[in-house]
Amino acid sequence: MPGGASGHAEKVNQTPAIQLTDLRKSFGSLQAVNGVSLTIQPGEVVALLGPNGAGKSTTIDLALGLAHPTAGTAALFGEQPRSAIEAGRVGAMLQGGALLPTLTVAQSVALVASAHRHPLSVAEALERARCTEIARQKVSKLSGGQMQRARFAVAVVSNPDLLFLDEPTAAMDVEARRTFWQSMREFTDEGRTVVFATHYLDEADAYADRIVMLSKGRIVADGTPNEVKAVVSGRRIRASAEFAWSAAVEESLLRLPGVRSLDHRGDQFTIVSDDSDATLRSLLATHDDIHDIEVTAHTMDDAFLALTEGSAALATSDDQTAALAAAADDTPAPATTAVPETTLANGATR
Ligand SMILES: Nc1ncnc2c1ncn2[C@@H]1O[C@H](COP(=O)(O)OP(=O)(O)OP(=O)(O)O)[C@@H](O)[C@H]1O
Repeated sequence: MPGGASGHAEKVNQTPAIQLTDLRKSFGSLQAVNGVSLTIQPGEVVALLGPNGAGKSTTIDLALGLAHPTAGTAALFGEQPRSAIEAGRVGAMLQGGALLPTLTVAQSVALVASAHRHPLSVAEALERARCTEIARQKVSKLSGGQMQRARFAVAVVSNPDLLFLDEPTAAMDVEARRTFWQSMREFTDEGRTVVFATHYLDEADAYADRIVMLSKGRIVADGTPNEVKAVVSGRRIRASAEFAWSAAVEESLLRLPGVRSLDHRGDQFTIVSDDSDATLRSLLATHDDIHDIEVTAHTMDDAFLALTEGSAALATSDDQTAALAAAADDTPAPATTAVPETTLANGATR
């Protein structure tokens, strides 16, 4: 796959498709982007993940030259973003980007094609975005998912080498998302570079070579999907207990195989385990006074919490690399890095 681990070494001498250097953007006292440095090589497919307000859209706007950075620089293919865009090398599908409601889908695509030197044919762009059958429909009559496909057709008609997509599947149902990513994969299989912002870990996992996770305007993780997922590997076991809590009980539960952390409130307790099967077996063998047991996988919220909670430790790239490497080695995290029970109100699962 383009940009995969083996492809990476071959690409190091190329001019990066994207080079962000200590990029910062403030809105009044708010630091929306707070020192983002990122090099993306041609052919990489990169997912930008992060809770609402993490700075994903602002980072994309800065990379495209649509917003002026408070500090730092952005270059696309070694040039100012504007030059690369004018050369037709960059396409974008942004959250606020609207199409003219009175045009048909085909007319919208043709209008954008006419502004570029080496566009795809309108028919090909429509085909690539699975828009052929809605080509004659007015933009104002499109459903949310159809609108996203039309916007994708508009983004690819310039035949760009680099594509930015800001939450491209936000309004799509499951089938529309699947179709969208199929057409996307055809695009990336040709070795093009794609950066997409999403709230869906499954999309990032399935379609990205690399995940860059942002929190509060900073990069808190940067690695392959497996590396990032490994940080939040394990499962959560919730149950109710009839026994009285004591330090000795806590210690015995923490000593169960696989247990990474323990939290309890009232008679309810939660264990985060790297080996939930082994934990459960031992738990049930040693306690017959436990009921309402529930085992769940970690969610995207957990990923954010696990990665942002250790933000002091992840603040430097060396520490971050070490954290990711440790996770990839399946090294159990110390109990002090326990995933807390609080839930992020970040809409990440929407
Ligand atoms: N034009 C603006 N004026 C003031 N604040 C802004 C502006 N644009 C973004 N912000 C703020 O900057 C922060 C980062 O916003 P941004 O849209 O980049 O986050 P995001 O990660 O894309 O979030 P979401 O997932 O909700 O799209 C937020 O707190 C947002 O309210």
